[in-house]
Amino acid sequence: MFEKRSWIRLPRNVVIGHGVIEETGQMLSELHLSGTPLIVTSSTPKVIATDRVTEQLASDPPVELVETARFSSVEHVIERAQAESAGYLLGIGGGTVIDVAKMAADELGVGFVSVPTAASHDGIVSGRGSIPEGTTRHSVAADPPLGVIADTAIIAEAPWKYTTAGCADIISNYTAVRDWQLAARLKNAEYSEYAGALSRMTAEMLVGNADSINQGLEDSAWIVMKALVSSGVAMSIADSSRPASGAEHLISHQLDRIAEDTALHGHQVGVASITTEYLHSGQDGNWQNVHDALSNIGAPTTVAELGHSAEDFTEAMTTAHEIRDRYTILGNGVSEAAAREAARVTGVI
Ligand SMILES: NC(=O)C1=CN([C@@H]2O[C@H](COP(=O)(O)OP(=O)(O)OC[C@H]3O[C@@H](n4cnc5c(N)ncnc54)[C@H](OP(=O)(O)O)[C@@H]3O)[C@@H](O)[C@H]2O)C=CC1
Ligand SMILES: O=C(CO)COP(=O)(O)O
Ligand SMILES: [Zn+2]
Repeated sequence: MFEKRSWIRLPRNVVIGHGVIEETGQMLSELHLSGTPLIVTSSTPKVIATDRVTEQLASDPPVELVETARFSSVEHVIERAQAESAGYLLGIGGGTVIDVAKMAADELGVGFVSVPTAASHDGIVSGRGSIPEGTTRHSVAADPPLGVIADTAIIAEAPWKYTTAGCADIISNYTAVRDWQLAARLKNAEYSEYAGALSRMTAEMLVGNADSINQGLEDSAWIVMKALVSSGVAMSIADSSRPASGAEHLISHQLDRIAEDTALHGHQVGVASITTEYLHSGQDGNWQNVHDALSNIGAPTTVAELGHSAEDFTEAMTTAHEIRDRYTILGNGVSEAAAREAARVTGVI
């Protein structure tokens, strides 16, 4: 009997461009979202973006401020949405706000629209939510946003570090796909040629456009947002974060456990991918290309730039294989000496 099946969940409308926040009302009606939304946001996006959205709505919606990516925040949003009889949720802000709103909407079974105000990683458009629980840091499946409104004028004004973090998250797709292919070969993991090729092509296009990614240029926000959407689609096709998350993400998740809130997600996965590329291809392999791609767009390439210690990075590398059932180049664990050597040769420590 033929047993293959695939169920691809994607956003229905994705609007990217200068001033598109003014088209939020139109998108909401095209999505047939009814009732009053609950707006989920944080301090800065509330000032720069929220009023511009509420002005387009028939009634003044309630606003819930989120500070941390915690299940308690998700619970507060759920309670507030129930108390206000919200018809759907609008998340306006960075990755934390969007994750919390996405997870709450998923739990409530209502629609969710993502209005990212910073292009910091591909979770802002994907069907994945990432809230730390116990020792778990990686993302889990959640309903993707029905719509995404990414105003490049707003995103271009966000601190530059968020844009370089978004670029680094995309550059890490190279090693993520390599890990996925390795797992397919060694462990018979299910591999999608379409998702793998799309993820890799997304990284290639971003790196190919690196000369146009510069602070102060709205074109940078455009290029990065397109890449984040494309990476999100790759994850939707795979129904997994596999196309965009390999050993470099495992190492980053461990760093978040060891020394929380030290560096941005995208910056951590970028630095870690230099070392995992070295593990894949050796001293004369492609790690220098990964390093140069990060360096060209101004993302960190060393542990010191991240604010982590060499010891913490080594510990993350040697323990990362334990945190998830996802086979990567880390195999059943790399030794401390091997981890140090990989980080030393590549100049990461
Ligand atoms: N779902 C997924 O697949 C993934 C989820 N994640 C998760 O995402 C979270 C990190 O998200 P990230 O976006 O990096 O950071 P955060 O959302 O934690 O922080 C973003 C910060 O940027 C500020 N900000 C947002 N937009 C603007 C703007 N336009 N101008 C000025 N400041 C702005 C916010 O300010 P203020 O606080 O003042 O409002 C906030 O402090 C983590 O919890 C991580 O685990 C990471 C990767 C993938
Ligand atoms: O960050 C992600 C993809 O870029 C999601 O990956 P995880 O599933 O490892 O959290
Ligand atoms: Zn990521």
